[in-house]
Amino acid sequence: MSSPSAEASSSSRTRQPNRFSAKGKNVVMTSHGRLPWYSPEGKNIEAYVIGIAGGSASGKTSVARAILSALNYVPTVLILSQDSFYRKHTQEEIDLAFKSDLDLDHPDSIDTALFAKCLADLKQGRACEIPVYSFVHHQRMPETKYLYGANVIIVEGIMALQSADMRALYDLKVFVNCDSDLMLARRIKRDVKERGRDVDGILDQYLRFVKASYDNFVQPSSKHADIIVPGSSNQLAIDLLVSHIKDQLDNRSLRFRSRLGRDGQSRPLANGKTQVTPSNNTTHTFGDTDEDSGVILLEQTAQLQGIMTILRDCETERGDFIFYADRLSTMIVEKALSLLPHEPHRVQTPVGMSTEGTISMQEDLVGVSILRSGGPFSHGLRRVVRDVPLGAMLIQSDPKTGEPILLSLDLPQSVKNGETSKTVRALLLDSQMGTGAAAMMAIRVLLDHGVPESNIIFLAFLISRRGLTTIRRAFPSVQVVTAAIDPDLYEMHLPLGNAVLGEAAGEGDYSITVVEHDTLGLQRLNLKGDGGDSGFEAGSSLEGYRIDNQNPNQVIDSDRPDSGSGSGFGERRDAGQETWSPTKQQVEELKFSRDRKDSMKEVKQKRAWVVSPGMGHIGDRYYLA
Ligand SMILES: Nc1ncnc2c1ncn2[C@@H]1O[C@H](COP(=O)(O)OP(=O)(O)O)[C@@H](O)[C@H]1O
Ligand SMILES: O=c1ccn([C@@H]2O[C@H](COP(=O)(O)O)[C@@H](O)[C@H]2O)c(=O)[nH]1
Repeated sequence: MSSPSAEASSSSRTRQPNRFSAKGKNVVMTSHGRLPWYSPEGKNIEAYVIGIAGGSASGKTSVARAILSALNYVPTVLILSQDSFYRKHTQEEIDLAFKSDLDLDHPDSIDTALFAKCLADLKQGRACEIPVYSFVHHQRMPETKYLYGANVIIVEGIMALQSADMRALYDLKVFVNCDSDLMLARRIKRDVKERGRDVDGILDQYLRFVKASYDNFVQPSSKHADIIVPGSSNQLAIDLLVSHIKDQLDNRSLRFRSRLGRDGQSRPLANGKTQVTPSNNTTHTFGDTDEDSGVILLEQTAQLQGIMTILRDCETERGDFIFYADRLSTMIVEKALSLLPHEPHRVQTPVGMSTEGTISMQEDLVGVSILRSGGPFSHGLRRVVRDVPLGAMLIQSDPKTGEPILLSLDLPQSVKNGETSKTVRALLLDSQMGTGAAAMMAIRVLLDHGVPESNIIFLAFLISRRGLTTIRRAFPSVQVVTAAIDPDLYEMHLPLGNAVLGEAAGEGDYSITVVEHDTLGLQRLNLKGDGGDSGFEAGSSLEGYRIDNQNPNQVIDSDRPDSGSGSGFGERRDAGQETWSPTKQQVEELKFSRDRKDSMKEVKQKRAWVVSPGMGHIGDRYYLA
């Protein structure tokens, strides 16, 4: 163990840059978005919780931050400090604290009940508002801090192992054991620098309260620890701790979008895609099963069918697509609003007559779009309910695994607030539901914030039968309003992004031939070299893929047996018919693709689930020219 003086001189010589803010001890580290934190049945899987106790300045926060850094591959790791849970003090207590006369080291100085409740909420995946405490003012501040979405929670504090209620919530209990002189020396330095204290006050407080508390409460709580970590020269101990935590987390990892998609019958298609349909699906009509009971399918009028035909048609121009998508979203929103409670309302008409009508209860209504596809819906919603608070969730698929990832969250204030969320009625907006994985994630987020399941209405232009089954099983009280239920779902491996993939040629003359148009407007290209000094010989060829910018949502599957004209897949095109000389930009893209070939080896394709007959990628068709 290093002596205080050795540590003091070494720390002043080699000051390490701190990755995390010194202000406030509650640190949230997020990276890479958040993978599902619940089972395929939609039930939350608990966060992994580590409790770290030890004397004041023993190094608890430093150990917690070292673990947090080492877990940088985990989406959200949170350090929850006991400091936030000091009780609210009266003015008299604050005056005593400034005279170092208030005992802030007794277990009763902590609001353990609130601490345990917040931790239990976060562990269960629920959002939580925690208090903010100021060491400079010795007081709880008026503001609170919103926390949500931790996969790993590290709790640290002198009393972290003291209460049985808290201990019951830990998966791993750690005690940081440090020499008392070293702790005192560190505390003096830290409290002068960071907590606005003077040395006399620090020593008075230490001799009156801190030392006694350590001997009577803190040190004895070490008997509950699973692991004792030294308070200095502890890198090896931290490494062992981290490796243990990583093993525990690996055992909990989830992979389930593929399971959602594959639950039904699947059959490989000639073109390498996989068709998935639920086992009971082939002759299914709406209303056949219990799962349809919570689903409101818009009345299939000729007018609606006309709109759907235009939207499904891959030849529809973007301007028309936007117009009819906006129209459809308005119709679906109107239908959803009819599900809200209404109450009688008497009015005077301009001709002086009194008449009885109804008024829709919309005060607690919010709209939350699942981006990007849910974006078009917000126009429809705003048109019908002008001032409705809107939020958004960005949920994308992991290109390698196809798993949904929550990338960002912007919820209306009434949802974030645990008090008001209980009465919120939420319209969850997405243009289509495929496997149901993104819908499930979005519903889970609302439930985690306290919105009742029966107050959630999911709105979509179309949903797949498979997705509907998934959502109805997981969340039977969520209502679904849609214009169509499509029978099929395909798993596809699509080239990633806009860049052309495949090994590209060097400089020189060559032409590109479209070999195949694929769903979502992808083209399989064949490059033919015309010779010259490029080294790309005449007659040699290579293949790649790119998005057809002229027609980004061409929905054509030439390998599909029933994909002729009128099949809902659009017109069949013969392969190899289009040939053109590439533009300068296309040549650059190809070169870029070649240069990145090595780095793209691992993630060349993304997995995607495509609803059929569907409308293609509705977000792309709406937003991209
Ligand atoms: N292993 C260590 N080696 C050197 N200094 C340390 C070590 N751990 C903590 N310290 C220093 O001791 C002081 C108190 O550490 P901190 O982690 O804030 O303690 P606690 O959270 O237990 O009160 C800080 O200034 C920190 O830089
Ligand atoms: O207003 C306050 C509240 C607490 N303290 C002291 O803080 C330590 C615990 O924090 P560590 O970060 O674990 O050191 C405790 O010993 C209290 O005496 C304070 O000085 N003022």
